[in-house]
Amino acid sequence: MSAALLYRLKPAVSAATRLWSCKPPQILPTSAAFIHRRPASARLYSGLMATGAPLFRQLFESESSTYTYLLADTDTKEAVLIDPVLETVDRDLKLIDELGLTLKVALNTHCHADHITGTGLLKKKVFGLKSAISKHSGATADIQLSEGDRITFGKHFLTVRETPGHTDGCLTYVTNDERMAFTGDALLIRGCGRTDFQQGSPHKLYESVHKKIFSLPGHCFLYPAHDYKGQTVSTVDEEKKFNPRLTKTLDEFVNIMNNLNLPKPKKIDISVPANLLSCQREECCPETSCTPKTLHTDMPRHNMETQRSQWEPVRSSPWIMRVEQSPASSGAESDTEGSSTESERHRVKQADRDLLMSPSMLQQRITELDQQREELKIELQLEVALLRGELKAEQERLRRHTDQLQVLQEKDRQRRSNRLASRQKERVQLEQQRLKVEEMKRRCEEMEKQIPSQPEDQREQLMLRLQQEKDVLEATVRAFEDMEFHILELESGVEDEREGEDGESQTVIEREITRVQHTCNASQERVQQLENQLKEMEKEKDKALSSLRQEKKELLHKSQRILKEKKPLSDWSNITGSTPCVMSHSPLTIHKAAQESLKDSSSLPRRRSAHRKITDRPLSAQVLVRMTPDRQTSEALSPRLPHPTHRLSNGHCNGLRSAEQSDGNGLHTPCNSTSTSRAPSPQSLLDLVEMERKLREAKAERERLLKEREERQRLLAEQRRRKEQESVRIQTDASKLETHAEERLQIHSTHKNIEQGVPLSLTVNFDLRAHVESLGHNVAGCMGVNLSGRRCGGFLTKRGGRVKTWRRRWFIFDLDHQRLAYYTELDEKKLKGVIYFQAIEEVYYDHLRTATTSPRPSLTFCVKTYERLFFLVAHSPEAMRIWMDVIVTATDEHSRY
Ligand SMILES: N[C@@H](CCC(=O)N[C@@H](CSS)C(=O)NCC(=O)O)C(=O)O
Repeated sequence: MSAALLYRLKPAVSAATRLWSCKPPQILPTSAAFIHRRPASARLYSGLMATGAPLFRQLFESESSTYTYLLADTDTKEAVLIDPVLETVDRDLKLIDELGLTLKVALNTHCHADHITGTGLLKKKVFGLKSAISKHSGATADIQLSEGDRITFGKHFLTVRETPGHTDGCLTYVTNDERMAFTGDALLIRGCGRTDFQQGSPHKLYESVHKKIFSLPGHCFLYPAHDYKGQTVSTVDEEKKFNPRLTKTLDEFVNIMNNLNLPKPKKIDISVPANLLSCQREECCPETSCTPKTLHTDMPRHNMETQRSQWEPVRSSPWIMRVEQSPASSGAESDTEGSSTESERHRVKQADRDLLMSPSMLQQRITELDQQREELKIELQLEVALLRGELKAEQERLRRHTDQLQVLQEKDRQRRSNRLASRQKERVQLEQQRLKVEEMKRRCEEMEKQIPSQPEDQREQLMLRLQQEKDVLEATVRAFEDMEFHILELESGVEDEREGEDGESQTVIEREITRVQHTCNASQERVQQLENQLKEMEKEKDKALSSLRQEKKELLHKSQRILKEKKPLSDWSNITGSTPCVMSHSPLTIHKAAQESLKDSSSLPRRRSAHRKITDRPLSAQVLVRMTPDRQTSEALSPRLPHPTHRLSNGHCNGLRSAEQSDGNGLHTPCNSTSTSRAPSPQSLLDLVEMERKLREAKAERERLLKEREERQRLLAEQRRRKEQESVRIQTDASKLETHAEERLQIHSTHKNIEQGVPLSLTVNFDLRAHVESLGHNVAGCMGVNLSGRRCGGFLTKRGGRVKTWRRRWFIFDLDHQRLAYYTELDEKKLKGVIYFQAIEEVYYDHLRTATTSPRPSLTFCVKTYERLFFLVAHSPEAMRIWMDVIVTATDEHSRY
């Protein structure tokens, strides 16, 4: 099985397969796993490969009327997303997560003019995701596509057909069975993309559609990038018959297209620049493979592997990574994540080393700086565009919440004023009732007064009437009292809990208002935060760019100085016929032989004879050697330069040995004191000492970690031994025989797996909590870390990949899904990123590298994946130790110790 295939299958592989492919990234260039070119003859095979249709979803973004398409292999779960939109990235990711898919590639049919693509944001959120777009689009992306390329997901693939016309970089993606084609804006349902901007050409479009789309089988379903009328799908046959533009002759078509008179897309001015960057490449990561990645995308694909392998040693040794890079490399210097103080310090040291470089190295470094600046600019611009997108989405959310709040408040106001009106009406009625009662009382009193003065025969009748009046009065008084009590009740608020006319209680509305108000406040805060971040980002962008500009300026200056300084040297050597031995103070630097520098520096004055003379001489004379206390270190520091002793043969300088003898402190002394051209500056010597001290510290730290690991290993072995003893004891108990046989099997399989080098996390019966407890952690006593047999959850503060802000995230280490995922909140609704176990290489304490930026330097640790470094901060020392021991179970390395 080829390495490429293995890597592609990784997410679904069994433990055994994983054994074969435990270091896939070292084998494969990033894009090669998903795309390969094929000869035209290979077409014959398409259609035969697929068994069963891929999973397919059509998703819609209503603001720009854009369709996003999700395709996946139902077996391997590998997925691709076509034309994602910035605003709907979270929706798409939620669906992908719900369907248990692994998003591999985000494709664009072209550089859109009406909306910002979601590719950039997706790449930030989905670890390892690759972006792809046409190589003719002018946009940056991990994969630059052209005619005939294939994007593979599981057993399916999409074939690329170039369909220019709407833009130069328009692509149509066709499924391997030619049952579906994703036409982008080349062909819309009963229409087509406009041709009046972005290199649009009606002639090209007409040809593209007729040759590349109408040549597909008639039943082939066509899925466009937009529809403005609610249509979702068409077929080749339908469009051939009914497309009002493309059924016409070429001339008629051109005429139609040139007279569409459509208004410009509203967002064209921000979308196009953002999209030219948004499919951008991998995140830069200084400690891993920033430079190779950058090279990958810029170089022909067949070169990728060679370039990467050149960098492998650098990646495998985190302790010496920063000093190990040769001055000419751009790894550490391109650190967009490192703290500014750190990079500043580094820059100064770098500048010192630059002083000792040859002009050609300086030139190379300057070119690299230019490249870095360009890349950084693109990255930062993208970051700004993404932040703007996020800000806009948040502002939109805030607007919606504010509207909702206003509606609720209006409703509340209405309800209150209705209530007030009805209270007043009731009060008036009560007053009327009161007057009525008083009037009735008065009447009764008058009657009572009249009765004694009435004749005997009428008195009886009057008394009867009086009694009747009194009865009515009594009833009226009762009604009045009831009414009065009811009003008092209403006024004291007892009624509030009762249902209102529209079925909603006042308290419910008030609660709702409070809730929405709360959401509004949170949204407002977030908007404020984003605005600040945006400002900071802009500042950071200017700072980073100006720092690179400054570095370049300094280098240019130094390069001129060096050229000037080298001139007298070469002149001198021409006169004496020998080159002087010059003292160097850098452990990293071995000066190039004189003829090399002459060759490199075209500006140096040279005489024909002088040049010949120098090349006749042995190479050793100008070699500068500075012995470090540890020779191995010295070698490690300058791995790509030839060893100095190879050059030491000239009589002027008696080689390494004599140099060592001549200077007890390890510095080479000049062979001829009069020929010393440059003495080490005290600052550089201090830097050197500092560098050596750091190396020693790093070594000691490594020793300590190894010991710690051994100790852990010992505890683990002890635990295992105890388990075995226990299982033997239990064996004797016949009633529990079955259970324990199973347990033994489990222990056995764990041992077997460990022996075979399978990461612990892959063993089926692995109990994460038991394992962590066996390492001596008090899991129950560690607040904020929720550890079970298969999962570990808790808040960690994570440093952003490009924007170096530290954010609290909810992390889930999940054995069943074989991934470390992080979310905005513990409700696990908003997935922010995923690190698959197979990508994790190492977990280690940060050793205060982020001391100046981390919110808690002493609680900061690193998770190193093959592509980048994640800096994480725990809330307590115990939590940090637990998290490190949890995550390390996902590494291959863990199984070996
Ligand atoms: N009103 C929309 C833009 C509408 C538009 O121009 N659509 C483009 C595709 S997106 S660049 C198009 O080609 N339309 C062809 C047609 O016939 O409608 C906005 O403001 O975003």
